[in-house]
Amino acid sequence: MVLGGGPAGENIVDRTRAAGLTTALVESELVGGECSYWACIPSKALLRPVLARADARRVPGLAGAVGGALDAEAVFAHRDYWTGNWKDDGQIDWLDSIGAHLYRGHGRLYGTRKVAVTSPEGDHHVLTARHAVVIATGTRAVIPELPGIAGARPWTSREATSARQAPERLLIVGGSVVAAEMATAWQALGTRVTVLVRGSGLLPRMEPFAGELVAEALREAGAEIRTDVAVEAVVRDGATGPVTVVLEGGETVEGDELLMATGRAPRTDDIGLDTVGLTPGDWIGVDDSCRVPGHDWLYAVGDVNHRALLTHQGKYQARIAGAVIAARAAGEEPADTGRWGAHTATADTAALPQAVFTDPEAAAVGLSLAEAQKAGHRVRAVDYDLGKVSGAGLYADPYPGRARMVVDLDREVLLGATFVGPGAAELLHAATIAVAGEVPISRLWHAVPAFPTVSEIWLRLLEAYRG
Ligand SMILES: Cc1cc2nc3c(=O)[nH]c(=O)nc-3n(C[C@H](O)[C@H](O)[C@H](O)COP(=O)(O)OP(=O)(O)OC[C@H]3O[C@@H](n4cnc5c(N)ncnc54)[C@H](O)[C@@H]3O)c2cc1C
Ligand SMILES: NC(=O)c1ccc[n+]([C@@H]2O[C@H](COP(=O)([O-])OP(=O)(O)OC[C@H]3O[C@@H](n4cnc5c(N)ncnc54)[C@H](O)[C@@H]3O)[C@@H](O)[C@H]2O)c1
Repeated sequence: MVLGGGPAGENIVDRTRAAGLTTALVESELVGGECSYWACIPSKALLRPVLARADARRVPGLAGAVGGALDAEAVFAHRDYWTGNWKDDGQIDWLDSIGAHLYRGHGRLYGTRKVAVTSPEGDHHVLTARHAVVIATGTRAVIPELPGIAGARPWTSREATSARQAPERLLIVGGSVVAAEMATAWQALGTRVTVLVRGSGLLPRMEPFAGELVAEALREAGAEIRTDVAVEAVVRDGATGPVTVVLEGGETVEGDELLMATGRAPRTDDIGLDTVGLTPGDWIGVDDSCRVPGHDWLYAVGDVNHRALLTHQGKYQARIAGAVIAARAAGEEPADTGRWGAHTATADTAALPQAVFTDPEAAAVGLSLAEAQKAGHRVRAVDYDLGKVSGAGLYADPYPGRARMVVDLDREVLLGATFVGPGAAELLHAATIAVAGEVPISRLWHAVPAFPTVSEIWLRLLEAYRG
């Protein structure tokens, strides 16, 4: 039994069906989850034309042809297409094709191996799993409790990815990934964006140069990025009037819409956690096989376990947990539980990749320099100006970018790598393979990047390391 049909839930269904188990999915909204309708997919559909135009504007001979405004209607139509117009027919066809059962409705645990489903019509079923129940209910946006916030009707990521009109002025509170990506999208779609960051810069979980380069580009595009500011209250003027944010110290900033990009909370407050001795509203702690300690039949995958709030990582966890459930259902104890074993989600902590679709793109895997030092590794960071690589200069002129690799000096393998630059997201997987494969620097030396590609950054980083 799988509770929640986002990317993590869907992949558990897929893996357990492939192993020959009977699988049922309970979904209260749309099969495909937050990612398909209000997160990854619509945001990237909005951003693709933005980034393609920004890249083209950096190509001599082409720049003049793409100087105009984006066709916002066409961009929204492209986004609507990619969300299936917020219908999940395609996903339902897929569930049918693999013989999985779908229960539409709100699911709650109801004691050991039991799930109660309340259908939209109010019918109530209790289903009992033979082998396992997997919770994959994801997260919702957190809106801080500020004076006036409810009356201000702020946008969350849902409105920011599904809006059909560009507001004249958009205030964004937060400085992390949602804030940076949505500032990039809406500023390019014609909105005047102001980002209010309580920290010292954008993208705080990445190497500092990532946020610096993205902030610089956003400012060049006309957005205002204000750092080290604290929001104290919010006021909306009537039903449709402008919204005013009051900052610490009394200064006010006005906009037409307000996006609170202030993080996520687990959707666990009403899923019956109390019936199995867990606390409603908490993230669900799991071991490296994604099983909930103390409950041999209960698993949690995806955002809800708080290991890594990314679609690809939830899907990876589902593949691992699916293999574990299949092994146990076959009467075997999952044996491959060592580091990088088939029953252990090692990459969550050792090789976690993320691509941020800002202009320039920012992509990182593994540990940043600060994280590696904090973890006690003896490391050296090697930096290189990506714009100095021939392939990058040919790709865009100027090419705003920078790369860093973090080398473990004791084992001479990569612990992490970061690339910032146009198209940099596509540089990431080579680094992910190097980090997950623990490929020695001496062997990377023989992985020759083709000339003249942006990937020659690898050669420059290795040459800089070897001196
Ligand atoms: C704006 C934005 C952009 C993002 N972009 C990216 C990106 O580019 N790349 C990336 O890797 N990640 C991205 N993320 C993160 C990504 O969306 C999440 O990591 C991913 O959606 C998590 O998948 P999940 O299956 O765990 O949960 P979700 O996608 O949240 O799905 C959970 C599902 O469970 C259902 N559900 C919840 N409670 C119940 C219940 N009681 N009964 C039945 N069903 C229930 C929900 O309706 C939902 O369908 C983005 C996030 C945001 C907010
Ligand atoms: N391309 C991608 O991979 C992608 C894109 C978007 C989101 N995501 C994922 O989705 C998750 C959610 O992203 P997010 O950016 O919403 O959350 P986040 O948790 O990454 O960041 C929230 C930010 O809001 C700030 N904040 C919190 N309360 C605040 C307040 N009261 N005032 C001012 N600032 C406040 C925090 O300091 C933090 O920097 C993340 O894990 C992210 O990695 C991934």
